[in-house]
Amino acid sequence: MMITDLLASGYPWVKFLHVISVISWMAGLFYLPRLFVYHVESVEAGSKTDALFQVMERRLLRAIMNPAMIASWIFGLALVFTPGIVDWSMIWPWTKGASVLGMTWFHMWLSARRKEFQVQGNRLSGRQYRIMNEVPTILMIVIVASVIVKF
Ligand code: HEM
Repeated sequence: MMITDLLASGYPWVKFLHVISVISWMAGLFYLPRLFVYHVESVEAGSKTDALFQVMERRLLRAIMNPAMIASWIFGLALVFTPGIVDWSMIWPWTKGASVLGMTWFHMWLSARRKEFQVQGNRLSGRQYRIMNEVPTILMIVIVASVIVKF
């Protein structure tokens, strides 16, 4: 049996696992910048609450977001290699691909900001985190339009 036959027969279940993974990933991508806003605007550096926020931010990344991102990529790439699913002559695989790279960059950016809080202290304002909070929203709109409308 060819790997492509295996991917074709598993297609609905792989897509099911892909959607579960992306929902979990997106939950963190929306919530972590919100946590940073509260952390910057309402928490005194070095306080007990500061320590609590750092724990919440680290666990959200390590326990939810990193595994969910890896699972989204694995199941998403499995869908890419499933015969007959992606037609590269269309526009949607490119808009989806670019947005998914953007989402991955945003994840890395958040991860670097979390380390900053822990190591040298935060540099950004609440307003800057609020603005960055729009990035995953815009990318999500492009991704869902791409996979559902398939222009
Ligand atoms: C991490 C890298 C990703 C890759 C390589 C990838 C790739 C794919 C592919 C090839 C499909 C199959 C389309 C089809 O069956 O017609 C798909 C489906 C889907 N993807 Fe992704 N994806 C990724 C991330 C994401 C993200 C971040 C989201 C959400 C914001 C997302 C949402 C969806 C949804 C909702 C579907 C199901 C569409 C349907 O019902 O046909 N994906 N993905």
